Amino acid sequence: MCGILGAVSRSPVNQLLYDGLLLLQHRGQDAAGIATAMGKTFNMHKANGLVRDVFRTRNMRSLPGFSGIAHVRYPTAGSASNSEEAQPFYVNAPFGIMLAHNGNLTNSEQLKDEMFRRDRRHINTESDSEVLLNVLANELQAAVSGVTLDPVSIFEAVRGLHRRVRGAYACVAEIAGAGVLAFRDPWGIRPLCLGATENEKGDTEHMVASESVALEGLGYRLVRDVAPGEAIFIDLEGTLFTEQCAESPVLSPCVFEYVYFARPDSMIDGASVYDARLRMGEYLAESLKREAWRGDIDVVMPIPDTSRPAAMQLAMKLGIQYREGFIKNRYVGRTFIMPGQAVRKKTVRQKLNAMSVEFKGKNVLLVDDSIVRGTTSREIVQMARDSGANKVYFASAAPPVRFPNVYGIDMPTRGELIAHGRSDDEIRIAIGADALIYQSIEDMKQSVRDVNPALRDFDASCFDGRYVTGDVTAAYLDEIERQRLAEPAGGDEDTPRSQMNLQFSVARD
Ligand SMILES: O=P(O)(O)OC[C@H]1O[C@H](OP(=O)(O)OP(=O)(O)O)[C@H](O)[C@@H]1O
Ligand SMILES: NC(=O)CC[C@H](N)C(=O)O
Ligand SMILES: [Mg+2]
Repeated sequence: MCGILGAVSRSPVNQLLYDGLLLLQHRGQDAAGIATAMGKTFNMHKANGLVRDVFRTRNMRSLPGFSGIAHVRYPTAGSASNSEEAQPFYVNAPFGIMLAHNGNLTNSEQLKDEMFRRDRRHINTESDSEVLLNVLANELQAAVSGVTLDPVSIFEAVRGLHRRVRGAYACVAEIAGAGVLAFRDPWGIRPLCLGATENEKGDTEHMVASESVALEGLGYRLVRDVAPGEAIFIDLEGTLFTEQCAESPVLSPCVFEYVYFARPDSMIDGASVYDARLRMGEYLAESLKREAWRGDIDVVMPIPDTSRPAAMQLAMKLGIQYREGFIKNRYVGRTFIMPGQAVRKKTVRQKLNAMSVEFKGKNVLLVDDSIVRGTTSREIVQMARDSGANKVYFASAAPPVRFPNVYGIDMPTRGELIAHGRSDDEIRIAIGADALIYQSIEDMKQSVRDVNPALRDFDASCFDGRYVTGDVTAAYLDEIERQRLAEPAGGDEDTPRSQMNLQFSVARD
């Protein structure tokens, strides 16, 4: 997942965007970038690393301007170590455009090929986001006559982009001399919301962000979510233009945002993430009541951080004590989104420490929001045993992750998913627990629907194998897998993130 921001203001936006990125850091820890526009001049600074490490005072000084976009990266295409793939991306024609993207394209290789053969455009990295920017540039070139840009032509370009691009994309772009454009794919897979605030003169200023937590933290109010397929354009005067640019948009937000990715204090598509997690805990408690071993549980414990609301509510519903047995080192980032399995495994133990006093002789129910590769659960169950637990039970607030995600989450090949090809009991054995319970797919979806009944459908592909964009075939998934396995031995330690982006070689005739 990545985090994106875009703003047009009457005052410099560099600090605003920096502060916003800090609020979105949980969405990407590998690279960060800010681009601003001063008149027709673009300024940009991007590099690998956490936001606080990427930007020094001198970098901030080099980012003057009253409008801009920003990005934190968690790669799904290309590699985490390639700083050339940090975002925003820039293209100089037409007009000059910079773009930041959250999501993952499922037809980027085909588009890349088209870019070369049809549009004579060069793509210099393995990033699908660079491809996306070039499609936008191409469509803008076709939509505009003359040298004056207007919202009508910009929206026409987004319409053209929707026709060509497949997959998940929530984007912000700055067009030189024009303003900030934001758009969301026709399924609204990745989140994007609009905020507003009043400046000292009483004028309204707008900002778009991946999550409402960034808007609120910056003193903006959440106006609404960007609709699937919709484009929003804020010109340099601050005027807001909006238009539906997709032919038949269907809101199907990624359910994994509610399970794990988003901050609990965000609202996504009208549903509070925190409330959805509480509901997940409640539904899980209902299922647990049917298990014979439920009566043996002495304490319920969350695996910090994300599972806390679900674990708390589950304990409350069961009438069992809730205790914090694992303490999280607040200076270690999220492990799931770190590149490389060895570093993820090592980090679990550096990040979480078990307090023996809470475990000695007790039957503990450990609750996590999800089990993906099983890196966390394997380590944690062992740590609970090492700390003297009698029985170690495990509950997952999400169903088993059995299918790859191709829409912006690095869940690449089926073989890496602990639930793939295993029954629940085989998973239990693999993580070393005495019992294991999973949320059902329907209860997970219903948890979010309870919070916003208007949400009918979701992208839940990693749980149910149904890919809403309709273009993800078994052959596509096989090819991803084949490429992942073909990567150099031990490559996982670096950053083999090409799996989401089929790397068919482009024949240059
Ligand atoms: O089965 P796995 O592959 O280990 O992935 C699942 C785990 O990864 C995440 O935690 P993470 O440490 O990333 O973040 P958190 O502190 O927000 O819970 C998630 O909350 C699970 O604990
Ligand atoms: N997680 C994401 O949103 C990734 C964005 C883009 N596909 C990249 O790899 O950089
Ligand atoms: Mg976790």
